[in-house]
Amino acid sequence: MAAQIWGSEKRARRRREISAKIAQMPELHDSKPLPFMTREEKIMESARKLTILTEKMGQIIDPTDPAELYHLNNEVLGLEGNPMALHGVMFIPALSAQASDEQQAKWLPRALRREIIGTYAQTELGHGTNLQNLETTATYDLATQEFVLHTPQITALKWWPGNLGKSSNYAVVVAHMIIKAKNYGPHPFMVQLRDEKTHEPLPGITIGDIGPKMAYNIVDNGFLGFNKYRIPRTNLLMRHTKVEADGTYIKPPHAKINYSAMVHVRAYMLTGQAIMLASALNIATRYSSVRRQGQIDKSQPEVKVLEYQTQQHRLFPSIARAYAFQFAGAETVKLYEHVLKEMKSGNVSLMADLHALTSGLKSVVTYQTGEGIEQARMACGGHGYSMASYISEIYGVAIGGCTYEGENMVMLLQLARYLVKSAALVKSGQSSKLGPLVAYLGVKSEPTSLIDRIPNSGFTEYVKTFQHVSKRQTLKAADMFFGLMEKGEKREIAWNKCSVELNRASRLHTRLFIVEAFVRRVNEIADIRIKEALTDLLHLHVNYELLDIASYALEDGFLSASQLDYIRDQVYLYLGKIRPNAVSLLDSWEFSDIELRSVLGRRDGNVYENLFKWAKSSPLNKTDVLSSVTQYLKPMMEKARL
Ligand SMILES: CCCCC/C=C\C/C=C\C/C=C\C/C=C\CCCC(=O)SCCNC(=O)CCNC(=O)[C@H](O)C(C)(C)COP(=O)(O)OP(=O)(O)OC[C@H]1O[C@@H](n2cnc3c(N)ncnc32)[C@H](O)[C@@H]1OP(=O)(O)O
Ligand SMILES: Cc1cc2nc3c(=O)[nH]c(=O)nc-3n(C[C@H](O)[C@H](O)[C@H](O)COP(=O)(O)OP(=O)(O)OC[C@H]3O[C@@H](n4cnc5c(N)ncnc54)[C@H](O)[C@@H]3O)c2cc1C
Repeated sequence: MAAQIWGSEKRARRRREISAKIAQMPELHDSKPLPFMTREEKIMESARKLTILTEKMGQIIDPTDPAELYHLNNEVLGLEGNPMALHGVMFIPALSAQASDEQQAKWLPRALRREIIGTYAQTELGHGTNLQNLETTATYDLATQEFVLHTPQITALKWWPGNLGKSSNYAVVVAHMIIKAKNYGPHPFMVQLRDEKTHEPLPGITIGDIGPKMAYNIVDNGFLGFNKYRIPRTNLLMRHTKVEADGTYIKPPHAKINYSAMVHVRAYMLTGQAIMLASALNIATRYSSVRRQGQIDKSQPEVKVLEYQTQQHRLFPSIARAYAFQFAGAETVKLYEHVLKEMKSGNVSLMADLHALTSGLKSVVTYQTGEGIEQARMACGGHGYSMASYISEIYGVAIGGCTYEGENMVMLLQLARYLVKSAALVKSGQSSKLGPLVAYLGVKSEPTSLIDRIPNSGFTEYVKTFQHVSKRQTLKAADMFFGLMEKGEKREIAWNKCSVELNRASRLHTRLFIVEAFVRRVNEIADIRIKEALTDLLHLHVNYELLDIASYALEDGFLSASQLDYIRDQVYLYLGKIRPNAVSLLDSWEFSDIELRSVLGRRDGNVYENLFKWAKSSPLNKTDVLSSVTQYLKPMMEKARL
């Protein structure tokens, strides 16, 4: 199963080997539990481990393999981030995709050797989503052939970029490019921020940390201001766009090609989210098979809480989602790598499809991951609320994904643009022009769903039902939009008035893609035992998801009430079938105890003893009487006794 999850036998084996090596290297382990550290201590601890990794990485992993790097990162540095988180996730990808060959030769080897640390500085205090209204300017000075970076007012301060505050000495900075008083819109520039020897900010640069956040606090998200700060013309990333010495602007082959670093993260973060969901579920499911509370049959002993149907219903559909996200994520990364290769050589024809797909997936996956992690936390009862479970930290980090890399509602609306265009093709009889991901919009469906009507139809009737629902909502929302415009409403106003319905279409389309990715994967599996276990999980997935969106299928009578009862029964049937495999389905992800960082989710199940040990190690327990008591509470009580 690990081979299915991680993509191949070899990958699964490599993960095990890497975990085993790390287990033997105490210098790479947390020196004490992270929840007992202050933010400064965590940052220090992370930097300590990071420098050891830079020295020894080659002995543990193949540093050119992103999957091995990611695993090493999760085990050693953990999900709360590290001082170079954005260096690998955005700085290097931005340089790789947007710098010219000559620029890459100058900067990439230095970045890869970690001679310099970089980040991606785009978002500002006043604007994150609406890139067209960013306020930082890069004005071309023809006389010196330099760009002058400037922060005209407080809202133009860069705000949020990871590792910008304290760790990075370089950044890819996005600024509006102005040449001879003409604004060419946001463009990426390579900018040195700090002196390479002293790490002091360079003159003209104001920089710092934005303060503690809901989670992800090892990362120093930062602010940055420029006071007429000059950089050479050749620091504009010039793979696709060029500015010649005389100020001549050569435009890129696609207007949004400079957005590729964002698409990179959107594509890769899906499996990152799947890992966080599976981690939280692993903790909760292991604990649920240790925790005994109450009886189902009063004549019998107390049961493991995992025997309760409500507990299964809380956890198992999310187990199915974690697998589904992992499989959909693997497909998306493959597509991204393909499009990136094409894009580098100037073929931009698939960019729109990739943008639409990743925008939808990013939104649905992060939202459902957050939901699933929070349910996992509550499924642990009181101990879920303790940092000893570590689930609240996983939640805090994962939920950030709903916001970063494009706020979810906004990204759903980006997919909706693509769906509305596709709907227009269908309506004008040009269905043959539809891309493969939306081809179903042009296919006529049966009058009613055939779920439970055709024996042995596998998952086909489920997929058709998802397709019907998604198609109907897309066409309905598009009709509403076109209708408002026909009535004379301005395009943008009409769009806003339909945007809730449009986003519903985007979610349904994305959920269909996720179901189909799961089905595609299960169909490919040769090993009969693995196929059987995943088929059970897929049954749970299609029935649970369909029940969740049933109102869309009921409103036009595509599904009947009796079919809905069948679907509900199937959910309960498969909850029971999955119960014996539940812990194994999560243990198959092979997270080590080092990586999970959870007292509650330990592999050995020795929960109570270790919780007591953990509590005793709390800094508050170093002394029996705290100074808060001697200074305030004791005098208060004494005064009251007088
Ligand atoms: C195994 C290896 C693993 C490796 C590890 C990797 C990942 C690890 C996982 C987790 C990550 C962990 C840590 C990272 C943590 C944090 C990082 C966060 C970093 C950031 O947080 S970094 C800032 C991100 N900040 C945004 O995310 C801003 C969102 N805001 C936008 O993105 C734009 O503002 C938008 C798109 C809303 C509007 O932009 P706009 O105003 O310019 O355009 P407009 O709406 O007018 O659209 C005109 C036409 O452009 C098309 N279009 C747009 N974008 C396109 C694209 N990319 N490609 C192709 N076409 C595109 C449209 O589809 C439309 O097409 P049409 O007209 O045909 O419909
Ligand atoms: C943990 C974390 C890490 C980050 N790392 C980086 C980084 O490394 N580099 C970087 O540059 N940035 C980074 N960011 C910033 C992040 O990319 C932005 O916060 C994000 O893009 C959302 O933009 P915003 O904050 O402007 O939200 P806003 O756009 O102000 O969102 C507020 C509300 O307005 C709604 N809204 C906005 N526009 C529309 C619209 N057109 N239609 C409908 N509704 C709309 C949203 O849906 C939301 O409900 C990070 C953020 C976080 C939380």
